[in-house]
Amino acid sequence: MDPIISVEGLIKQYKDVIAVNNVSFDIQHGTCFGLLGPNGAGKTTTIEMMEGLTPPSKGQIKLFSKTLTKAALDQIGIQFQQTALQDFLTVTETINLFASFYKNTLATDTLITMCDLVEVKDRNHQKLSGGQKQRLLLALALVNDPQIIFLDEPTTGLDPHARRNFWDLLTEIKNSGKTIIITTHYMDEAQYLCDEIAIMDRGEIIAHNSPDNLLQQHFSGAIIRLPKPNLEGHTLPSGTRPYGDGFYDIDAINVEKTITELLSQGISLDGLQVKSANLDDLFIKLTGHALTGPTIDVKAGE
Ligand SMILES: Nc1ncnc2c1ncn2[C@@H]1O[C@H](COP(=O)(O)OP(=O)(O)OP(=O)(O)O)[C@@H](O)[C@H]1O
Repeated sequence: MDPIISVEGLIKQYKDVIAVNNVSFDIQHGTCFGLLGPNGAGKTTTIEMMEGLTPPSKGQIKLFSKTLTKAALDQIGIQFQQTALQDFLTVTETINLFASFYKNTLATDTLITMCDLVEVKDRNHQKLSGGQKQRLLLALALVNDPQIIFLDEPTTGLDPHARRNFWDLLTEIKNSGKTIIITTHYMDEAQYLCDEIAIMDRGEIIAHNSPDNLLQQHFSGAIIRLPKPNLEGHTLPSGTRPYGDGFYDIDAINVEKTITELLSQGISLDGLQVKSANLDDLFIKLTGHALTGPTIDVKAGE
């Protein structure tokens, strides 16, 4: 089957900033595709081009195997963060208002049930919690029963419980056959939701695959994390990189052997942690800097 979205050689240049630099990928029907990366990586610009909101400087985007047409764009739903909602309307009235803009729509009751808004359906939308507001914005994105849904950092600012609920909701929506494109800073979110991810940094895609495949490609075995002072004055084992300001991570194919080697060099194991790699670790390994926070140096031996 042809991909539902195909992006090739996409470039977006603002005056002196190349926001997106030669990005290409395909997205398959019924999958969740994640664009990940730190602030300014180019995620929003990339999805705004796919949504037809920002024209590319170069490159090609195909939805349903066709270049962006009005008919194709009618089949997408966008969850806007800053949607200006009409004051004093209830949740139900807000959905009805949005539905009036489209010819083909899902029933308001269906959307309310689907997005877990039954308890607040008669509440003024300005009185919703953060999680409820996100679910309303998702319902609005689903109003025209789109095949493709775009979400730009939908869980930023939500508490862990609300984030988890939102993930479950997105999983149900994906299982109903829709294709989801999501941008996020949160690697755990991507790992939970996405079938495929593209990690962006400084406008470029630096890795693209399923989360599991990416982890298998870049890590074999476990990570041993030690406080930095433990390694001061010692030659750093190969496969060592800083983790934040206070730790070193060592890739260990064989944990027992690596620990024996550390001990034989007189390195203290106080505060040692052994963990399996996640996408945060992958991002640091690929870029040398954390997803958020200050840049850190990855060169071992310095
Ligand atoms: N309209 C614009 N004019 C000039 N530069 C822009 C414009 N929009 C985005 N940029 C720049 O393009 C780069 C990518 O921005 P973009 O918003 O796509 O990143 P992002 O990965 O979505 O970041 P965030 O997670 O903070 O939303 C940044 O350097 C940004 O300042």
